[in-house]
Amino acid sequence: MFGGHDTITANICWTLFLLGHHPEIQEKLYEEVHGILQHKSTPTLVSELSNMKYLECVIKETLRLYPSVPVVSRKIEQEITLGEYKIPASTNITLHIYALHHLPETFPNPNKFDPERFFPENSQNRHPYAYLPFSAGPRNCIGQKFVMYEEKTMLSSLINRYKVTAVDTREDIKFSIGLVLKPLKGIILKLERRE
Ligand code: HEM
Repeated sequence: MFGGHDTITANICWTLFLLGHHPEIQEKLYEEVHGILQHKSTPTLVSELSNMKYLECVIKETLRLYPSVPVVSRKIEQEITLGEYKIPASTNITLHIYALHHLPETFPNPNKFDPERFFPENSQNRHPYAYLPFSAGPRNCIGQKFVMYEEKTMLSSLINRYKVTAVDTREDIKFSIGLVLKPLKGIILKLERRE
């Protein structure tokens, strides 16, 4: 349940929340999605999903700001040196993905929601481990390609039909402490049907 359900649900909620605060980004996304789907209620072809390039950047940027899995843990097998620190073998460590995604040296103005950070020209020189919503190495997320298909299907169907407005501010939202980064008291959104 944690792997395939809560993570995706959380990210879809955070994405709608951020779009609800950024009408200009939502409009740009609507133009892309509507250009592809026209009056279809939902995508039915993989090619339609593959063409939703801006939506992919929106999802990635949401996973940067609100990574569904904010920390991962590992047991170190061999002693390693990190800068001036020596970490002995058998140490349990926690990698803070949320903090990693908010480093201003990698993501200037880190709290700003800016999907263009993930345009190829803006991300090609980024360190491969600077952005880790799906972790890395041999135990990374096996569902990450599926995530994009499922989220694009769900979000494009919604954005093509509804205009979303967020009621709470970003500052109002408190996180619930758990394996998945969720809003403590949910998120209230207003949906208006597009003509
Ligand atoms: C937004 C959605 C998702 C996010 C952010 C996410 C993130 C992650 C992360 C960070 C890990 C590594 C955990 C660790 O290193 O301790 C992981 C592992 C895993 N994920 Fe996902 N995940 C998502 C959706 C999914 C889906 C849809 C599936 C299945 C269809 C899935 C299946 C798994 C499995 C089986 C593992 C364990 C892999 C292993 O230990 O070898 N995840 N996920």
